[in-house]
Amino acid sequence: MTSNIEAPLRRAEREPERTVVPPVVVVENLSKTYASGFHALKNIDLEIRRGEIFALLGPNGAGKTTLISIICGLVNASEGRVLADGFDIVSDYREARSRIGLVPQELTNEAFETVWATVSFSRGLFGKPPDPEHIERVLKSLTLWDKRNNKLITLSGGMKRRVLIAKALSHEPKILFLDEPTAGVDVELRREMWEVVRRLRDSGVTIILTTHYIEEAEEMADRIGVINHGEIILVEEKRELMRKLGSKQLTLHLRHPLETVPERLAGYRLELAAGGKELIYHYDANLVGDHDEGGDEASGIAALLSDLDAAGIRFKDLHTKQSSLEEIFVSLVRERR
Ligand SMILES: Nc1ncnc2c1ncn2[C@@H]1O[C@H](COP(=O)(O)OP(=O)(O)OP(=O)(O)O)[C@@H](O)[C@H]1O
Repeated sequence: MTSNIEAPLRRAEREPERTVVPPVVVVENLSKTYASGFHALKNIDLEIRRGEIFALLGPNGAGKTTLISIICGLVNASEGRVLADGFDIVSDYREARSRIGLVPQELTNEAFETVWATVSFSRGLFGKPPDPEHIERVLKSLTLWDKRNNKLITLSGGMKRRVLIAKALSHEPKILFLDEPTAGVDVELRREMWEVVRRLRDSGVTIILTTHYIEEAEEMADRIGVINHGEIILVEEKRELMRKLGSKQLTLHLRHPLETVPERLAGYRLELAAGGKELIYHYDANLVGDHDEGGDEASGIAALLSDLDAAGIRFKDLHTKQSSLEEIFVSLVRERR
């Protein structure tokens, strides 16, 4: 016989309690009004999960730098509070700040110092005792070890950027902010930086980056936050965002150009392009899963193709395209203008 007391115990045994990991950064009701009276941030609420790569996207002047600067203790908030790894950035400033590394956008290195001296000095600024082994690990992980005795002035742009990251990691922060990490760098260097950032995330550091390159967020981020006019308008898993807001399009390259879309096809979302040589069909990306065998039925493609055939419209070629994060972002920001 099973007693009433045993039942819940059994359940507890079967389902070990899941440990809820608290967010590594908590931003609550944060606002900033600059002395000029400009309201740069409006009631921001945001939580950053431990170990994620979070990309903060927004047009110029949206408030990205203001938000990061407040979390890093460089600018004072007008209202609200921020916890970094559980420490209030105002009342527990030292503890909070020691958890955070900031890689600024500008290269402000001391040109005639060596890599080793620059990075070691940064650690000292946080009141941490010297730890040559840690500095060695950081330099090796960023492939700067061979350059440790070089003066910064002799390094390439990519190496200088890596020195900035090494400086930000010198005091062993858990949270790393990267402000536009690949602004103005070439494609090869951008890929190299992405690799570096991924390795850092894999080593347990939470990464928050701002970027103007949507491709960068698409490539790197686990979650995306969009900020516009000082307000967070959306926070979402990247995959979910692309699935929810993405649309698909099918382009048919016609054998004979059309002047107008025939009346009998009026029920489809069609448009003509390339002087009538292309017929573009828009459909909902949600209707078609990656491995959805009935996808062309759900999307209406099968019916469209048969109606095109009946209308005597022939095509040479066709291709499909999913809307990019960039298109999603532009339409989101435009909607809120
Ligand atoms: N010290 C300041 N005094 C007054 N206004 C400021 C100050 N700093 C920034 N602002 C204004 O606050 C707004 C947000 O600026 P912020 O630098 O945070 O934007 P951002 O999203 O980082 O832009 P960008 O992508 O161009 O770097 C802008 O309109 C800016 O002009």
